[in-house]
Amino acid sequence: MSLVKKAACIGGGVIGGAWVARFALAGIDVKIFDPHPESERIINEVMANAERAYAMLTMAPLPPKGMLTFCGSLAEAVADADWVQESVPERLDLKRRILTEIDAAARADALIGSSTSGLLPTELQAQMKHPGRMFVAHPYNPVYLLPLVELVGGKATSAATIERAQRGAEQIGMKGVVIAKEIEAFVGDRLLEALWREALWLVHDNICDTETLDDVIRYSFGLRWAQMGLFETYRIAGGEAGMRHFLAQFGPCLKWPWTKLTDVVDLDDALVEKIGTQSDRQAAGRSIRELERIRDENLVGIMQALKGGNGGKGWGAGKLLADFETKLWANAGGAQRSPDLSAPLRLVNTKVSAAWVDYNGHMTEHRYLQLFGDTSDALLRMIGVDFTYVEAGHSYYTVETHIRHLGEAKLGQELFTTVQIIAVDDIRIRYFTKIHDAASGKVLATAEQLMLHVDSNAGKSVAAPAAVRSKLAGLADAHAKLEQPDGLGRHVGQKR
Ligand SMILES: NC(=O)C1=CN([C@@H]2O[C@H](COP(=O)(O)OP(=O)(O)OC[C@H]3O[C@@H](n4cnc5c(N)ncnc54)[C@H](O)[C@@H]3O)[C@@H](O)[C@H]2O)C=CC1
Ligand SMILES: C[N+](C)(C)CC(=O)CC(=O)[O-]
Repeated sequence: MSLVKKAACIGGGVIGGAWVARFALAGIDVKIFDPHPESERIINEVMANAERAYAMLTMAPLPPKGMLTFCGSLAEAVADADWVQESVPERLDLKRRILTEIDAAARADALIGSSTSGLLPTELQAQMKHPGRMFVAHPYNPVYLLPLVELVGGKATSAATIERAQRGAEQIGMKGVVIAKEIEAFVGDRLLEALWREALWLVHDNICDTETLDDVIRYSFGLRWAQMGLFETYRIAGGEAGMRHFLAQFGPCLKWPWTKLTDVVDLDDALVEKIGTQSDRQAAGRSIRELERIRDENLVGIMQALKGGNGGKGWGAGKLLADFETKLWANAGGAQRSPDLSAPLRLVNTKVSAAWVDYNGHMTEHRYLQLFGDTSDALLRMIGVDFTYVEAGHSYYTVETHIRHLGEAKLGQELFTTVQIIAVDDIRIRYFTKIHDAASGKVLATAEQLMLHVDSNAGKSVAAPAAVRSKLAGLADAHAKLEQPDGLGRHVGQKR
């Protein structure tokens, strides 16, 4: 049973808009209140970017998108919400007033989260009548892709609230990390501010410009941080002796010290202009929305790579994504309960993600195989071979594949797949899959494949159970009436 069915977002700027996308793409209806005259346009643009990113991020069946409602008042927006997320500008007086208004209008059991980057929850909840349900839910930009949310309770926040917030975060694919004690800027922004302050000094002192500084991060430790963070990275840097050796070797420089962390650079007009000019040069005319799309493509690529990490089990944010997808597949049940049998089965809809494109500027070979594999998985789920079935010790393994490439698929192109069953027996399924361009229906690639039913523990093929065979037989009988697909039985080098 889902904890959050309805959400309300108060404030729909950079962060509020992305919270809207995070909730809506997890199937949750969202009501929004933001007095900005262009709030609806801005949020719709963020939604478009988020949907584009999700289409590249996962092939798991997302739930139907939640409905967005733009409300004329805060009270209307929060009235029936299970989770209210406040994302108004970072001012204590404003946030306190808004949270007090939410407190008065929300349901008694609603969770009330604040996106504040650094204000203490105890101070934020000071004027609320029911502060036990209020907490900080500090996300990272873009909220719809970066899965971390720091959960911080104030003095009045109940333990049950934090526990429910963690469950709610999990429902929307996020990792809710509970911060043990409230402290200004929590954990992430403490670290980021330290780095930011030092970076401003380096630019101020003409040690480097903004582009050089960003290069230093993105070509080196930025890559390390995405997958292992700080402590585990430094443990490895200590060599075989690990963390203790690392501390012994690099501990003393902390006292020299190397940094200027205690001084605050004066952000006077000259420095603001200098950084602004260097940053404009770096952006090379790209708009913020363009930069957001590039950022999103890169983040998707990183998360997909991490999903394949740790020997395919997934690592860090990639493991979280894999676990979320497992739930999405499980919730989707046997997709297409009564499929249309008068045509090949339409099984997977997707878009070509940036991570799938090669140096020729089109979808690279192994992604075709991935898409054929995902289609096989969808077919198997349809005949009852789902996660529970596989965990119980049986599955189907692919033993033969013949792929033909007939057209190109470019970045962002929408695709769908269809499957025709060619022949089945107690053990085998021979089937023919096509990848189509979604706009024209044109066939871009085909695969003829053979799968065997196996006892995974014994590592050998065995007859499938009667229930699976009967579902397969129904599909095979219906598909026997269809015309044989063009290219069936072809082999490499065959004359056309
Ligand atoms: N921008 C960032 O990178 C991050 C920001 N945050 C936090 O999120 C919160 C919002 O920041 P941003 O989205 O960046 O700011 P923003 O300026 O982009 O958005 C604030 C929104 O609040 C709206 N607003 C102002 N008064 C309002 C009211 N009375 N009722 C409803 N809406 C109102 C504005 O019209 C605007 O759309 C802040 O607390 C910030 O610290 C958290 C994580 C990252
Ligand atoms: C700059 N910031 C303090 C608003 C940043 C954050 O709060 C988190 C982020 O996304 O970097």
